[in-house]
Amino acid sequence: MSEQLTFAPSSAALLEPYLPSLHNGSSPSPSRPFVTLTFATSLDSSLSLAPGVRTRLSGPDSKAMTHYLRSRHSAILVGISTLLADDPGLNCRISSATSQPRPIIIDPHLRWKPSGSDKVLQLCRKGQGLAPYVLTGVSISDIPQESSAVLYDHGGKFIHADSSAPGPNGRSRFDWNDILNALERESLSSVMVEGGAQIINSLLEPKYHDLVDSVIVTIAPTWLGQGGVVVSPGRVHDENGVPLPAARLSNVQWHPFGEDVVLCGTLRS
Ligand SMILES: NC(=O)C1=CN([C@@H]2O[C@H](COP(=O)(O)OP(=O)(O)OC[C@H]3O[C@@H](n4cnc5c(N)ncnc54)[C@H](OP(=O)(O)O)[C@@H]3O)[C@@H](O)[C@H]2O)C=CC1
Ligand SMILES: Nc1nc(O)c(N)c(N[C@@H]2O[C@H](COP(=O)(O)O)[C@@H](O)[C@H]2O)n1
Repeated sequence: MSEQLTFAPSSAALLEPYLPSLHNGSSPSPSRPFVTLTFATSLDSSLSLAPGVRTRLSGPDSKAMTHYLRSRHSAILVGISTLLADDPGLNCRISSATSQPRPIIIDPHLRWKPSGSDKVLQLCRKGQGLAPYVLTGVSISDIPQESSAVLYDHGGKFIHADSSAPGPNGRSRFDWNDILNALERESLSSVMVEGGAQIINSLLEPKYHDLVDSVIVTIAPTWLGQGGVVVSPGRVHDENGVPLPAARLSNVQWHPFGEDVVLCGTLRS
């Protein structure tokens, strides 16, 4: 029996100011999707105990909240390391949900070899979720035929995007404008960016703040300890080299959900 979650309308109402409109689902800018940055963190800013270790942070109430968010966005985006580490479902398990988000996998160097045993594809076959769209820097003609076939048979696909922006460790990256343009071309009007840390840290670079429409973070009352996968965007300096805060939220609200607290805010002033 698959998991069935419920989320009270009174709780949903608390989140409404931070969500894409129920009527048109779009962002304040008609040319790109509405972007919600959302993740669960420990008190020491960790998403997981270590790279590759799936770690439960959300309690039952905030987990239901996250699934409600999944019901309110057309797409859910994760980095390739999250997909490989967690084998996530990336579907919405609210019993009354009428739609499922499209999983978007950021895989610039094509590290994923889709297989029918991947959870996201199993759920798709059961009619409980959608197959992923994989954004890659690899040319479509260079993608192994078996990979394309598995994804395509489930209703997913690979999408090529330019990945020449410089990233850490000499690995090339996508520019977030290009990611959002690719989603817009697929008629995806809203996206929740779930993680992991590299994805979030890159989206929190100051040049992308205007692309983020809302931030909804679950904070769990636990310290995971050193060695965790940490959300901490790159250092920002003023013109004299003095360090500045990297980012700060406005329009902040805090809502308790069980033992967790959910922080809502906006990055734009
Ligand atoms: N608590 C929570 O809410 C969540 C927890 N997690 C946890 O996070 C961990 C994974 O996080 P992390 O290791 O940081 O990995 P990510 O999931 O962020 O994936 C990192 C990889 O994604 C690609 N990537 C990231 N940013 C970009 C970009 N801007 N452009 C192009 N490619 C990009 C790179 O691939 P390449 O190296 O191939 O270039 C990079 O190595 C897991 O343990 C997972 O459980 C994940 C999501 C939510
Ligand atoms: N909101 C939230 N709370 C946690 O405690 C988490 N570990 C995560 N992780 C994210 O959710 C994905 C798992 O999704 P499924 O339950 O398998 O559908 C995982 O890959 C992370 O993106 N999120």
